[in-house]
Amino acid sequence: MTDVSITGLTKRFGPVTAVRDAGFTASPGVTGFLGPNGAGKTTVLRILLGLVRPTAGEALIDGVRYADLRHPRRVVGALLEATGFHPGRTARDHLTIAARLAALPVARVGQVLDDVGLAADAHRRVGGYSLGMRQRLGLAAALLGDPQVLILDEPANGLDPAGMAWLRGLLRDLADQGRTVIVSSHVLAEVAQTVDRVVVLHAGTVRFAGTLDELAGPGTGGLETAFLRLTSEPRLEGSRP
Ligand SMILES: Nc1ncnc2c1ncn2[C@@H]1O[C@H](COP(=O)(O)OP(=O)(O)OP(=O)(O)O)[C@@H](O)[C@H]1O
Repeated sequence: MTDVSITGLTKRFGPVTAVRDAGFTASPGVTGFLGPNGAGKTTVLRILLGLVRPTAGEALIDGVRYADLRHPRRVVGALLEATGFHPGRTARDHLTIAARLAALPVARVGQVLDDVGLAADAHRRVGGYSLGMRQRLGLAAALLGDPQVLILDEPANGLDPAGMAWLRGLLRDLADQGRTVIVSSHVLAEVAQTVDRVVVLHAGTVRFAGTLDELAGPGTGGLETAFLRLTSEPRLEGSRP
């Protein structure tokens, strides 16, 4: 069982405080990571992945920082932005190179292409892929190391309705396998159908962390109402210059 724990996390970019004393824990299951544009979600996820250094606080995976994991790609898979694929390379080549670079078995490539429904298009150049297909390729790359933890920043971006339904099933399967999945999204109706737990960030501060039922279960106004209530307050003083 692999937990993600964020404690006292603060990140300042010059005069902008992107994340302010944020804390939450994500355990096996799907945790929806919600917040308005600019709330600080991507910054938290990038800190978790060792891509951004926090000003204060910690982001730990299984008790250690990403940088201190012995085999990070076997523990954590990430989808941040589905860009950066070489347009002239096929999906299979892209994943094969990624596997080699991360010292992962190349035999995983066929498996993850199947998992994300790209097997039939694996020989095509990524430059000709639609946005949804690039998202699937990004997910395939995240799954390469068969990781216990998945960090997915807006994976539903660009997916059509069938793709959204497929993603929902994939996230459920990953959770049922005991993995810890953190997924950011702005599509609340989708989130309401997919996640077990919710973290709501606003102006860099955690406004709610708990189960979906606690926030938006029967007898409440639903997820959108709760989200708007939690994120309607003005930014805290000092979060901007
Ligand atoms: N490298 C950076 N330099 C300066 N400011 C940054 C940097 N990265 C993020 N920020 C600022 O930090 C704040 C939080 O941004 P972040 O991208 O984490 O939000 P987000 O919740 O992911 O937003 P969105 O939903 O729009 O993707 C914003 O004010 C943003 O402009």
